[in-house]
Amino acid sequence: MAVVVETGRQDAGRVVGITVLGLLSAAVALALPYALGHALDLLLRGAAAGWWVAACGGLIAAQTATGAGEDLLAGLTTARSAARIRRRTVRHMLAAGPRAAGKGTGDLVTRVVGNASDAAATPAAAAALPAALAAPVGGIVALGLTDVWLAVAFLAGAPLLALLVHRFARASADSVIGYQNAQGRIATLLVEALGGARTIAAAGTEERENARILAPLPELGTQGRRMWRVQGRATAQAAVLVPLLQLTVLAVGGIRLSVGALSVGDLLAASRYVLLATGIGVLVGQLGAVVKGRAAATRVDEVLAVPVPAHGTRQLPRHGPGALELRAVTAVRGADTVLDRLDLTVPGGSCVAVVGRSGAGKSVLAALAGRLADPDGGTVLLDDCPLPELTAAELRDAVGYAFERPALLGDTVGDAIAFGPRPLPFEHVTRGARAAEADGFVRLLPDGYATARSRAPFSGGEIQRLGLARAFARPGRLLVLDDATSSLDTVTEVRVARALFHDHAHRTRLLTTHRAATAARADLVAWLDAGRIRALAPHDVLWADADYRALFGDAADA
Ligand SMILES: Nc1ncnc2c1ncn2[C@@H]1O[C@H](COP(=O)(O)OP(=O)(O)OP(=O)(O)O)[C@@H](O)[C@H]1O
Repeated sequence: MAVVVETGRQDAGRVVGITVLGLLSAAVALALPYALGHALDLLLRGAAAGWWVAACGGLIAAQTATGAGEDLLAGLTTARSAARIRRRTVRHMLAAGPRAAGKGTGDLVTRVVGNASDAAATPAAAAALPAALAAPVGGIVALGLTDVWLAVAFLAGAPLLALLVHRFARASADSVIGYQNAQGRIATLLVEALGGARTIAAAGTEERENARILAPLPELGTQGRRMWRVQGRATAQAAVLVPLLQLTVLAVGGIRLSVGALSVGDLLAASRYVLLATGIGVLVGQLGAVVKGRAAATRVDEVLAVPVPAHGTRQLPRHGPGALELRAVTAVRGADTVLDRLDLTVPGGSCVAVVGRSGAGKSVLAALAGRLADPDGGTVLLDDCPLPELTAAELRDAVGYAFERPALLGDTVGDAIAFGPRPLPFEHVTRGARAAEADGFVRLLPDGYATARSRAPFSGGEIQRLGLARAFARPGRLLVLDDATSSLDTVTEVRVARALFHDHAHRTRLLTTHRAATAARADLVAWLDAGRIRALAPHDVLWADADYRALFGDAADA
C-alpha cells in the first residue's frame, strides 16, 4: 500500500486534524445526551436549567463546527493526494518509457485516472475511522455508566453487529478488486480498438469487436452486483438489527425507569447513546471507502513497481566519434531469447544497416542501441562508455531516434519536429525538415510550420518524414532509425537517402531495414540471424550468399 502510506505521511498534518476533529465531534456527540438528559430532569423538577440548556446549544454548535472542519480537511486531503498520486504515476510511467506500455494503454489510463482518485480518498477515510469507532464504543460505555443493565442489553446483540462489519469488509474487498480489474480490461480493449478503427471498419468486424471489448462486461456485472449485494445485505441486516437493539435497550430502560433506577432524563440520554452505539452505518461507510481505496492503491502501486532505468553521472568524451558497441548482449522477450550474446561494433561515423527476417530482433536491437530498453545480459557502449553510466540528458542528447510509425507530439507541426528536451532554433527545424523531404509539404500547410497539428492530417509517408525530420534536426553522435523509411515512395526515399548516407554531421547511423536498396547504400550490413550477427560486411559482398539474397525476396529491389 506504498502509495497510500506515502500520501498519508505527506498529508500528516491534515490527517491528524481529521482524526482529532473526528474524535472531538464524537466526544461532543457523547456529551450532548448527558447534557440533554440532565437539563430535562432539572426542568421536570422545576429547577433552574439555564446553564445546561445553554450547554446543549454550545455542544450542538460545536458538533456542527467540528463536522464541517472534518469535511473540509477530508476534501482537501483527498484532492491533494489525488493530484500528487496522479503526478507521481504519470512521471513514473513516462520515466519507465516503453517498459510501462506492457500493461496496456487503457488499463494504465484507468489506473492513473480512476484508481488514483479512489486511492487518494483512503488516508482521509482511514483517519476518520478512530472517530467512527469511538462514537459506538463511547455510546456503549455511556450506556453502562447510565445503567449497567442497558449496556448488558446492548452487548447481548453486539456480536451480531461485529460479525456484520467483519463480513462486509472481507466480502467487499474481493468484489471491489474484481470490479476494478474488469474495468481495466475493458479500457485496454477499447483503446486497442480505437487505435485499429480503420482495420476494423475495413474488415467489417464491428460487431465482433464490440463483443470482444464488452467480453469482460459479465464479469464487471457479476462483481458490481456482488458489491451491491454485499452493501445491500449489510445495510438490510443493519436496518433490522439496529432498531431491534435500540428497542431492546429502550425496553430495559423503561423497566428500569418504572422501578425508579433511572430518571426520565437518563432514559432520554440512553435513547441517544444507543443510537451512537449502533452507529454501524458510519463505520460501514468508512470501511467501504478504505477497502475500495486500498484495492485501487494496489493497482496504482503496480504501475509504480514498473522499473525505471537508473542513470549514471558520466558524460561522453567531448569529441568522440560515436562508436557503438554491443558486447555479448542478450535480450529476452516473453519466453524467447531474441538476442543471444550478440556482439556488434559500429565504427564511429559509419552507417550500418541491420537486416534479418521479420521477427529476427532488429527493433529489439535498435531499442537497446539507444537504451530505450536494457539488455538482459551484456553491455551496450557508446564511445567506450556503458549507456547506463551516462546521465539521462547526455544519453538523450547523444542518441536520436526515428521510427516506422512516429508519434507527432507538440502543438504545431514545427513543435512536433522540434520535440525534445531543449528548444531548438528554427533553422535547425527547417534544416531537419529539408533533409527528410518534409519542408515542401509543411510549407504548403495554411500556417506552414505554425499549423496546429489537429489541422494537418498527414499520410503515413508524411508522418514518417516528420519523424525523420525530428531525428535529423537534433544534434547528436548516434542516429538510430528503426524501419523509419519503410513508407516512403521510391523517389522520396532516394532523396532522403542522400541526407542519411552523406550525413554532414558525420553521425554514426544504425538503421534497420527490409529493403535491399537501403542496405546497399550503407557502409556495412549487420545480418541478424538466430539471435546473433551472422555477418558484418558490405551489401555487395553479402549478396553472393543465397541465404542473404533470400532475405529480400525479389532481387529486383536491389
Ligand atoms: N514486448 C515484447 N513482448 C514479447 N515479445 C516481444 C516484445 N517485443 C518484441 N517481441 C518479440 O521479439 C521478437 C523480435 O521482435 P522485433 O520487433 O525486434 O523483430 P524485427 O526483426 O524488428 O521484426 P520486423 O522486421 O517484422 O519489424 C519477435 O518475435 C517479437 O514478437
